Amino acid sequence: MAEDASIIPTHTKAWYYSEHGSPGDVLKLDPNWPLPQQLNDDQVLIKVIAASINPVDYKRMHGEFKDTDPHLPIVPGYDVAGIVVKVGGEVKKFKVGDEVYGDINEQGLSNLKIHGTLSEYTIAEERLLAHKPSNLSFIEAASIPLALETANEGFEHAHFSAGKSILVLGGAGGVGNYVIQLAKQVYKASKIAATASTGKLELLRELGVDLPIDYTKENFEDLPEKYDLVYDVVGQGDRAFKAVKEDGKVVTIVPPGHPPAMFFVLTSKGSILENLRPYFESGKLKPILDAKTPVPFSQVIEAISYLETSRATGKVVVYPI
Ligand SMILES: NC(=O)C1=CN([C@@H]2O[C@H](COP(=O)(O)OP(=O)(O)OC[C@H]3O[C@@H](n4cnc5c(N)ncnc54)[C@H](OP(=O)(O)O)[C@@H]3O)[C@@H](O)[C@H]2O)C=CC1
Ligand SMILES: CC[C@H]1OC(C)=C(O)C1=O
Repeated sequence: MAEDASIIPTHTKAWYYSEHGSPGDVLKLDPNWPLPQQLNDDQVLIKVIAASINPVDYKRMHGEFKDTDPHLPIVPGYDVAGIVVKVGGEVKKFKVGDEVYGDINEQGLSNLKIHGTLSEYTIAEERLLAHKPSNLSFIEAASIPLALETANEGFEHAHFSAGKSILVLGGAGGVGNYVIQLAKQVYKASKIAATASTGKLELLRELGVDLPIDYTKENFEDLPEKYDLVYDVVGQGDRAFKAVKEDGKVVTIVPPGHPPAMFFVLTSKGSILENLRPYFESGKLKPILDAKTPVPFSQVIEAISYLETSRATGKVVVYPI
């Protein structure tokens, strides 16, 4: 049986969509959305304090992954930072009152939860969550999980090692900025190059990029330097092979991927957040938030529509909920 130390509401405020389309057409706010009342033994119920949005939210809303999606209606949202209000009977890591964060969908595109994080409450397995670092706000913490865990997983797939060079295609976004930060602070790359538009080149330098490339003025593949790893987060896996060393690798996170580039969909793990906690606590890794962050709960449609422009710098976070 779950330990229940507080009265849990039967209904909650939540954004949902019951048909596919653009956020402005299909996303609705329900003040009385039914909240699942049963927790599995390994799950916790979280009072959502902040939730960040990701491109997968608008892609699924448009039906891009409808073949693998759960049946509609769906409450969107993967990333959460909040407070534990109920724990399942087998939960060991967390107790009521703990401040936690994580990506609530273990597989990025399969076995997805119907009830996401754009709600006052959400549910996740304890293995997907970590204790929120005390030096990060809930807004900052909510911005981290999916983007950081994706960025990190690409280095694992590439078997990246210290002293190798990397070119990041798309360095200024949610995932790209962490690819740069991880390359610099964790994986100790010998040289980091990254692409962005003119106004974002200084951010790339601040994050640790040695060679910022303005893609509005030059093509990365026309430059002489080649790299041990080209990490594509914008969907240029085909062009990437012109910039990789003969024995180098290309990793991409944008479908369909271009073999032999390695395409992957992230697996959410609280252990990644725990392992990287010291980097956040020391300031070596830092959440990059778009200027529009925080966006109030009432403006989720505007927030997702903005993210859909693919111009966000860092992460867009919804707060307060
Ligand atoms: N496979 C997986 O597991 C995952 C896949 N993804 C996918 O990865 C992609 C990136 O996700 P995310 O980082 O959250 O997206 P964002 O919306 O945060 O990316 C926005 C950024 O992309 C940059 N950008 C857009 N076009 C280009 C370009 N041609 N060259 C360089 N930079 C560009 C923009 O910079 P500027 O304004 O300078 O162009 C902007 O700062 C999405 O398609 C997403 O669906 C994300 C997470 C997991
Ligand atoms: C988290 C889902 C991720 O997987 C694919 C293929 C994307 O485009 C995503 O955003």
